[in-house]
Amino acid sequence: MNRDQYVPQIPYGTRDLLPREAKQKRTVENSLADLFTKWGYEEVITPTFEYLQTLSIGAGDEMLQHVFKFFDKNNRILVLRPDMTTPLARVAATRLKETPPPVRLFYLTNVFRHELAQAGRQCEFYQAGVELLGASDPAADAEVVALAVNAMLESGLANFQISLGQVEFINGIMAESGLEAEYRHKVKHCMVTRDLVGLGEILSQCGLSTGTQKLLQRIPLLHGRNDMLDQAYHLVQNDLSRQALDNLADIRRLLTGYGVDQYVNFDLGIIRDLDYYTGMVFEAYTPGLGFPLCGGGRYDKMVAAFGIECPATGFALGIERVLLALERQGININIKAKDVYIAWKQGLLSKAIATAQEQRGLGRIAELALGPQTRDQAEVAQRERGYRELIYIE
Ligand SMILES: N[C@@H](Cc1c[nH]c[nH+]1)C(=O)O
Repeated sequence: MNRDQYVPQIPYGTRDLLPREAKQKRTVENSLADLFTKWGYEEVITPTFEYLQTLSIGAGDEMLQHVFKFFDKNNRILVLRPDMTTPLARVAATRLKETPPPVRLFYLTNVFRHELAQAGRQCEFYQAGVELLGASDPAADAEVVALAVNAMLESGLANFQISLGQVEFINGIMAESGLEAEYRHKVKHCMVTRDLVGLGEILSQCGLSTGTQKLLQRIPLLHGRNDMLDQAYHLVQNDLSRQALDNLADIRRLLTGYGVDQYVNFDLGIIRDLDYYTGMVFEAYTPGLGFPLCGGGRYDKMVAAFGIECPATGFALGIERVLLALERQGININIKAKDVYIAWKQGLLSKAIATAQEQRGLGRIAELALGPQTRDQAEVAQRERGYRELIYIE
């Protein structure tokens, strides 16, 4: 191909982050890393790709349908990590298995899922998240939800809600009704996609009693505050669903102590699109964005699949989604301003270098001109390059 005609492209679902965006991303990430550290979480870094065989142990089928696969030299299948929960479950069950629980880990990294790309949702995207491993108490879930609220606030967002659900609520109803696995999967899929029409159609095909059909159709509408939990309690008789509601009430009580009550409500239709969850699940929403900014929940079986019993809970926040929400809501985050442009008259470069180093030593952002400039040229350059101040060495 003629080189002049070739327009270089980047792969579907990827993006270049230019300086302004990269700076915003770094600012949000730095503040989240500080926050997670303050709560006693420690950063871990794992390989960008894993063996498909390893990942399949922890990740469910749903996740595996979206992974990017390739081969190593020995023809073993590799996958780009689709999230960090599965790699961290592997780490917890192997290299950290002697560490006394609970283990608190955090990460800030890119993950990869083959999806329909749109604003705030690319195939390569960035997550900041935590995993709290080795604790099954509601206190662990409450900590993770409270930390998610604090992470949203720390990112600069104020107008958001966290919706708490519990996957065992619907599991209890489906088990009691004797619904076949194939239909359970379809029902859950409709709930995840909030496809109420599809849900009605499936329920009418699977031979359930009218009462159970109506109950399952009501689940996506069961959202609200404490009184909704009471209402739901009276809709079900089975133990699993009732324990799920008790568990949510316990978590809610503990959240009051964190002072984050106003950001949290219940939504029993939240079951998340990943199949490893076993208990409490949650998602954070903000007006004007049709997808969650952050999500997570309890996954008590994943680490066990890697070899050791270890209940766990956690969440991940989508960095690009948060940046998009900030932009749409007109919220400016505090990005470090460019402080000073240092220009110099012919022959004075050494003095200018010393000045630049001095300024940087004071913690200021200082850019040094590479060639001599007149004062007029320096003023133009200062403005064009976005510096608040000019030091002209003459
Ligand atoms: N890995 C999940 C979030 C999560 C972290 N821990 C539990 N859930 C996701 O990518 O959405």
